[in-house]
Amino acid sequence: MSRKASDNVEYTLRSLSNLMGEKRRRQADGSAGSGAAAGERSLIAAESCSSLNSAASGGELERAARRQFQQDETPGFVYVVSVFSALGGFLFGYDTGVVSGALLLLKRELNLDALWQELLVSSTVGAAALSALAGGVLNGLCGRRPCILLASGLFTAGSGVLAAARDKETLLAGRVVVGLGIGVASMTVPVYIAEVAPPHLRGRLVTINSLFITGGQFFASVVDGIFSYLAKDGWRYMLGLSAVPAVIQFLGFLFLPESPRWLIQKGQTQRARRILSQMRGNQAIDEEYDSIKNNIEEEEKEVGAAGPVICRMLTYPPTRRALIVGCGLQMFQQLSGINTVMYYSATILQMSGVEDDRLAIWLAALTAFINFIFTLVGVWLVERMGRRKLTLGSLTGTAVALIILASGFLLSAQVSPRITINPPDPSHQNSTCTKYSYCSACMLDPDCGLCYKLNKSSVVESSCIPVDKDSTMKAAWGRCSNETVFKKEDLFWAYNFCPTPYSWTALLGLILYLIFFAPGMGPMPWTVNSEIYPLWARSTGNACSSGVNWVFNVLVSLTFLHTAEYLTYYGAFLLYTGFAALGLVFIYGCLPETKGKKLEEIESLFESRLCTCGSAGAF
Ligand SMILES: O[C@H]1[C@H](O)[C@@H](O)[C@H](O)[C@@H](O)[C@H]1O
Repeated sequence: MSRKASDNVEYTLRSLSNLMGEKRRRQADGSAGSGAAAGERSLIAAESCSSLNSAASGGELERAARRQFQQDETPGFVYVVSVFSALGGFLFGYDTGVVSGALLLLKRELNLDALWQELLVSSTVGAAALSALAGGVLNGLCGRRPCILLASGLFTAGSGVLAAARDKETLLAGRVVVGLGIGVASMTVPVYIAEVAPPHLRGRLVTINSLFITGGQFFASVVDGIFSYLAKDGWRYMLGLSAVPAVIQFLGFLFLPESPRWLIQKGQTQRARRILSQMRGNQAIDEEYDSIKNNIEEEEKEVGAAGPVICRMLTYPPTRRALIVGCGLQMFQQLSGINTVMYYSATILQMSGVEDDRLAIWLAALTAFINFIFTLVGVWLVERMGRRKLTLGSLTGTAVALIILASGFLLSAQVSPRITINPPDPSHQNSTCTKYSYCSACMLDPDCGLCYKLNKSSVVESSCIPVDKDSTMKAAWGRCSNETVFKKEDLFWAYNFCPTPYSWTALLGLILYLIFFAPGMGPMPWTVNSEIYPLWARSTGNACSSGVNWVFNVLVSLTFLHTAEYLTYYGAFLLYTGFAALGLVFIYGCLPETKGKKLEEIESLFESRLCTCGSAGAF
């Protein structure tokens, strides 16, 4: 067939499909008794006579047309909308990632003690947990678009306050405002993208949000590296820069539409239809529109509309099961220790022999880059492998990597250098540091570091000394207290790591961990949560599961040092391995495959007893 002829056929099919869709829509609106029913009916009649009466096999043709255009390219608009919303993910990643570098400078400039440093980090995560939970109500009442606008407004305001802050109290206020933005964005953006995406691309588009999260973390680590050279006010740039994407997102969303599914639920059907058709370009939207509408009506009949949504979710078995799966995934994501691994990547790198602090910052940026690139692999894999296989494969690899990481720490602890010199404390403060006999014990105390010499590759003349309060790169007193002097004398200072020949095992574990975690366990909890709840429960379900993510994020990061103190480093990583193994059992048993399904079809996956997916033989 010539190109022109095939274009003609395509054009005819297209017009026919659109016309049929238009006709059905008008009939539906007419039968629902809409205002201009009479006028519309005559219009339908005229259309039917002139164009469709002759098409005896109209149904066939319509199906053919639909098949044809199902293959059509997805309109660029869906991508634009997804990328603008995913800026929320970028800000989430940036603002959680940037603080570690900013703190290095801040603690010197504003004289922050450990409590204030802790407050500036965890206030954001705590605020995110609260606002993610509150975001559910806001999403349900006001819609997705106002929530995204609110989040970008909060990001902008928060970064402005942070960049201009003159004291630590203002910094704390700014970090809380940013945290409120992160929480709202983290629960709204995946839901919004899932609701506007066509089913065959939903997984990929929602996973782009996770790609933006890790992209934000990577960008933050580069910004930290660059501005770490600017000792005065460098932190203002680090913390203030996020205003740029926030303003872009705010302006973009002034022109971008509300989720059509939310609009249909609120009865704004004409607007919903217009937006849906804009999102689907040249494709017929009637089937999708009808299925969303019917589904909402059925849901209302089945579940009723009385009482708080969370109570209805808990008493209706399919949503209760979906909530357990969603929250469980988010919990196991955090219990696998991702943020500890990211946060301690600089330490792990130092253990492997990188001694310079600044080099460690740049190498930590490399770690963030691996996390980012392998999330991209996830974007590519999600529609090929499906959510279930990807998550199971990812968590299995993560568990193996955790074992290697733990072995690295174990081997290092076993050959931990002996401490040979115990100098008296000149400040007479009776520090605990000088009492340790092995480097491994000295390193588990956050107040101490090791001062030593090297004879070939063995550690000699080592002492455990309190670390300087202003810089972890030198000791508070003694041989290693003056950086320029001790380096000239061939002395070395180790904080947080023991120099051993096995440290590379931990580095290998770290890299493998990120390679396996990033494509699956990183993004899938967010992706799966955006699709497993029916519309009436979607905001609340995502609010709860995001809240669980943030709460476990705080718990794991805050308890790491204490866990390491009681269980040692390798014990802590073995504990995460145990959690990952439990997560594997949970996911194998309970996570159904949602790939390619319409959001409206997914509810039926939770109709049978929980945790029967594994027994159904669906790997
Ligand atoms: O999915 C993200 C991602 O994996 C990030 O790297 C991590 O910091 C977040 O806690 C997680 O929710």
